[in-house]
Amino acid sequence: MAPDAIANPQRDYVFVVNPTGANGRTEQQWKKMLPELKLRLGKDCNICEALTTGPTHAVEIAREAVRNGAAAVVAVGGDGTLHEVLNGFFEDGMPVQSREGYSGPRTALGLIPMGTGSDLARCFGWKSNDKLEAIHRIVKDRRRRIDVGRVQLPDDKVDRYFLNVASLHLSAKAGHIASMYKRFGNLCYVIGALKAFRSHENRDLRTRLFLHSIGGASGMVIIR
Ligand SMILES: Nc1ncnc2c1ncn2[C@@H]1O[C@H](COP(=O)(O)OP(=O)(O)OP(=O)(O)O)[C@@H](O)[C@H]1O
Repeated sequence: MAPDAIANPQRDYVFVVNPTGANGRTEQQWKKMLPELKLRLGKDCNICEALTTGPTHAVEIAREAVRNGAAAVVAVGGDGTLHEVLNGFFEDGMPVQSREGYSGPRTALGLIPMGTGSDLARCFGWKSNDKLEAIHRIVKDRRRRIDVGRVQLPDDKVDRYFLNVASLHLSAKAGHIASMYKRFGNLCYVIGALKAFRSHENRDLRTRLFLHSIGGASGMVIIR
């Protein structure tokens, strides 16, 4: 995508596609659904397709699209891609603003779940990988407000934003290990959990939740 070439930002729908998601199935599925999407949405909107080239690229694409006043930035992939797109909506602890001269509605964050786990889609009760259902949702343009969590880590200068879940220690380790076994599909989460358990020791964790502090010897902390 060439963000500067965006001519009519109010109607730009930017689809951020992770071609490597779900072991490469995301790219295949995206290609299959694109003609139908163009047919249903293309009359009224500009469909801008942006394929990611590696980790964190989705953050940059989403940030530029929000600055350009896109109507929506839609993550096409799994929870990792969604996470990066969400983080593109923020910079230096603040929501990214669209460039001067555009006063239309704020950019919406959308999702076409095509990942291995797709946890947020499950939270909403959406069927993962149902192309027609996903197109229907996007075309209807049904928007809703949703809470966004912010994580500040002492050693990390950049805040991290999350939607469905943030977890510390055991579950985070299990997720990290699972990411190395995505080639096994959903089995990667079983492998991640078993390997994480094997090397697990409680740690003294201190988590500040809003204005409250929780702490002590912990196996894991999950905020949902
Ligand atoms: N072109 C790319 N090459 C390699 N890695 C990429 C590329 N684009 C994005 N990524 C990374 O791939 C990670 C995982 O992608 P994604 O979440 O879409 O799929 P998944 O892991 O199969 O699904 P889930 O997260 O729902 O289990 C992202 O966090 C992102 O950093």
